[in-house]
Amino acid sequence: MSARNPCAPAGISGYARTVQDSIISIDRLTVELGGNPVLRDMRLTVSQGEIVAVIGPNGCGKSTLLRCLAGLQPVTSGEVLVFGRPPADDTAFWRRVSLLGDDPAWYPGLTAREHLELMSTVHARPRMAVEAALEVFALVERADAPPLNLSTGQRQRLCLAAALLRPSSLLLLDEPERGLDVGFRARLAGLLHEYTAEGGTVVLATHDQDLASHARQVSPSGATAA
Ligand SMILES: Nc1ncnc2c1ncn2[C@@H]1O[C@H](COP(=O)(O)OP(=O)(O)OP(=O)(O)O)[C@@H](O)[C@H]1O
Repeated sequence: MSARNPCAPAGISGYARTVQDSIISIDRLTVELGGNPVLRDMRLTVSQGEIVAVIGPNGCGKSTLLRCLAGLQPVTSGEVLVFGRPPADDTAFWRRVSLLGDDPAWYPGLTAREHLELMSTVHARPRMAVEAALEVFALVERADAPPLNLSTGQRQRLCLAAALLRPSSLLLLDEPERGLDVGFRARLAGLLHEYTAEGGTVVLATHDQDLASHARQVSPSGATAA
């Protein structure tokens, strides 16, 4: 799906047009951690409706890139724009962006269902009803258990359910396949396609080749993925 803006002013430069029409625009991004360059001069543009898989070996900078997109990682140099602006840790940004990181937090004493009910209550238009989410993410039988009493894969499915239940325009997923069995990994690809069919955009870091095969694949170390 193209996000070309028919209202773009005539004569706008190529780069400015790319930035304007993109959900994500990264230009010459460099990030140093502990004095070492993790990302170097990276460029990437992502259009509305795309699924982009960030792939590569352990330590190549996939999570770092996701954190830059979420505004959680200061950049050393270069530019990161999400929805045309640098990511900002504010309500306006997080109302459009749903992040599945590698360090979920839980509310003590709340069950899996109650975590989803909380998510559903605070967002005006959840993408799915809580009971439907429990079905889709195969959590019905464990709905009354607290997250810490779930298996690793069940906990990951709860994280995914929460990330996909709330309304958003951009989904950032760091290794969503973590702990999932083969059957659910295959279903996950379908859920991501449903999300983009509704107009959303997905960037995921993954080691799962099947999942990546559904996406445009980019590497943090590869120069240009635009
Ligand atoms: N706080 C830090 N200080 C210094 N170096 C760091 C820090 N955090 C991460 N790194 C290094 O930055 C590099 C990129 O890490 P990152 O987590 O982005 O890799 P990744 O591609 O997501 O890896 P994996 O596939 O193992 O999840 C690694 O070499 C890591 O050791």
